[in-house]
Amino acid sequence: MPIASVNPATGETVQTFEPLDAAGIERRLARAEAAFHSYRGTPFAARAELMRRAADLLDRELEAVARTMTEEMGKPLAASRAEVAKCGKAMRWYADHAEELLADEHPAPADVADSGASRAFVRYRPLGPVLAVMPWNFPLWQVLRFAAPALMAGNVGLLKHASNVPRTALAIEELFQRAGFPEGCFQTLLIGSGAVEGVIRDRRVVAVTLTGSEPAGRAVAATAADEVKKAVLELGGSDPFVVLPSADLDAAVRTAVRARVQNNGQSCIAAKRFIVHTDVYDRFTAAFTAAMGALKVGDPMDESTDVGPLASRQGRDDLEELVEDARVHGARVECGGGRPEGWDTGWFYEPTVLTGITPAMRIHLEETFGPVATVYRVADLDEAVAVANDTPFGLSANVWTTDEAERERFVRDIQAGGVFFNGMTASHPALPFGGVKRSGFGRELSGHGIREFCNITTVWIG
Ligand SMILES: O=CCCC(=O)O
Repeated sequence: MPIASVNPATGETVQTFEPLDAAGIERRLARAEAAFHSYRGTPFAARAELMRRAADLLDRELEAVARTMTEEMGKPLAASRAEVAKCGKAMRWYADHAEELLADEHPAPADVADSGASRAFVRYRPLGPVLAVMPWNFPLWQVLRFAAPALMAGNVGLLKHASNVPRTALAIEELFQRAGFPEGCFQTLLIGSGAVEGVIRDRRVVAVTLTGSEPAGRAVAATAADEVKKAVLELGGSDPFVVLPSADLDAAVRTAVRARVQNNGQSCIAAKRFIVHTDVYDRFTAAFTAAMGALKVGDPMDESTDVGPLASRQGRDDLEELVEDARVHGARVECGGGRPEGWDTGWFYEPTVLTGITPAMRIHLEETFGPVATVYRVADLDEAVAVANDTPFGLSANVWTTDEAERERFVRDIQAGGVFFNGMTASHPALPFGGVKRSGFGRELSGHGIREFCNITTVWIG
């Protein structure tokens, strides 16, 4: 795919970029290595000051950055603004907490003595230049939630962003430069995916983190494994949204709609499979279908738009195929199910609700990356848990119930990296984020995220 900023609402190419040649990549890798040698020794307070300055700049330029994102990948402008604000918050959170999260750890005195030491402790030291391979769906947030902890830990970052968000990628590099981070601390590599393997194999790159598709994750992790380098993967998700009889049904319906269509339906943690107890199935499905069908699809720059275009023609075509396959195999289309009238220029798709899903349909196991919901009827709690877990993915889950025993059942048995009760899954700087099964491994955010790219060093003194 060429590196190009194409407006998904119009199909118009806004700007194209020449990928870096071998010499350009080499210059940036050399700069990253040199930067790490000095930056790793900077005190936390100095890093925090730079990070806060970058967050202040971002706050001041929120509107411009938000408009660039909407123009590059089509999310409604209000969602872009919220994303920029969330990044500033996470940057400040790590500026405030990194030192305490990475403080030396002291084992119990009896254990120290038992190891034969007079003193022993654990120190979290930075690793070096880390490559981040990032997706277009949250073009700022996905990068900043890597960059803020990585830079606060004393690492330096190299970004290979998705090829359709180059303007956002360059804006992030400039942001850190203008905040005063030393040259080479954070660099964008405008490269195609074919050049990623060489960068991972370069001796100066010590680790890689990827958020994106399963095939991309598999390729990146395989190269990293071959080089014996650390990898963190945050891949797809097909999160269940379980509604049990004790749920506040109005609130569940309102949240279900937001959880499905956030980011035009293109979020790994969007709720995708709605699993509803038979006692409330009819009421939930009717209200959910009505609310999905009433959403306004249109220009993402228009403040009244609920759902903008999908980010690419390929994404829209893939979604269309999944729905078609379900329809052919007997699914009922409760609302939507096609391209909206009057929006022929961009890559729009109607908010869609499908029922009557069976395992014969591709959509039963594949991720729907767009505003398409599947609804399942279940007879009891056991079946709800079984259907929720009947997916190759394991990112997060949403469960609506006020019954403590039902909650405990999900905490015990759900195969996912998170479970959110009576609400929708959302990332937060203080809470770990990541999955199990084909959703990947490792964690981002919180103390777990910042420690992923540290050399956990044992210090033993005899
Ligand atoms: O696409 C997944 C990330 C979404 C988020 O962190 O809010």
